[in-house]
Amino acid sequence: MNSTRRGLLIILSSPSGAGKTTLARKLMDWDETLSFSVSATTRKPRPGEEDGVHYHFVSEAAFKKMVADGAMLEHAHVFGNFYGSPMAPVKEAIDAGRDVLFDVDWQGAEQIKHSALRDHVLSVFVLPPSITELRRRLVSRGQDAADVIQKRMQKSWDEISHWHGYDYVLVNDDLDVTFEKLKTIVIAERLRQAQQPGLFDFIRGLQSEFEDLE
Ligand SMILES: Nc1nc2c(ncn2[C@@H]2O[C@H](COP(=O)(O)OP(=O)(O)O)[C@@H](O)[C@H]2O)c(=O)[nH]1
Ligand SMILES: Nc1ncnc2c1ncn2[C@@H]1O[C@H](COP(=O)(O)OP(=O)(O)O)[C@@H](O)[C@H]1O
Repeated sequence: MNSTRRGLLIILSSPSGAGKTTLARKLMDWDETLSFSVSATTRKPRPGEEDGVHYHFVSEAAFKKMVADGAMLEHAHVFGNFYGSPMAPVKEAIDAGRDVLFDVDWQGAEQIKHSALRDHVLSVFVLPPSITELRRRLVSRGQDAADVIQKRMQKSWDEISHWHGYDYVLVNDDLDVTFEKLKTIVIAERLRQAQQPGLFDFIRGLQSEFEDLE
């Protein structure tokens, strides 16, 4: 068993508006050791979104170059824009034992689950309590024009139809309740045998203590 812990790749996916960004931000506030995978995107920034913090806002040419250079762990075309997760910061974080949080669509989740890092993936799908509420949240977020909201609503079933490929599924009705469940999932995953460095050494210590008793 390896004595240093390799970080988890924690994936959150959902149809647009179900609440994954909100949950991701709460998770980052809860655990400052978590590292957020800042995606590159060709989408325009929304008010309040900072380059390098929420996304790396890049041109299509720059995005395609990153893909051609093999610098992306995964990438996809979503709602008419390109999105991708740069590999280098992810590798750096997990090699240092830090868990990395991803906000990616189902295509990104699939690619990560089939990558060389697949043994370290924890995937969580977030559902809205209803499609009516999904629309209400997209409208009340107040970030997208009516035609963009329409496009996202139309694509929501595509995203939802991939729910079964995830380790966990959460219905995000009450935000606080959902967040508690998400924290519970992360805490439990970190307690898996494979996530506990030094467990073998600890048990060997118990064994020699036990043998000394005889
Ligand atoms: N595959 C992939 N999807 C991403 C990435 N970053 C964001 N997305 C997904 O792209 C979709 C649109 O994201 P965004 O424009 O921020 O809208 P929002 O989900 O409505 O807040 C969502 O499903 C995100 O999870 C990425 O790096 N890779
Ligand atoms: N459980 C919830 N109950 C009510 N509103 C929510 C809940 N979760 C998120 N929201 C709100 O819904 C909107 C969409 O959430 P957001 O996190 O941006 O979704 P996503 O990242 O999945 O597109 C935001 O205005 C957010 O504050």
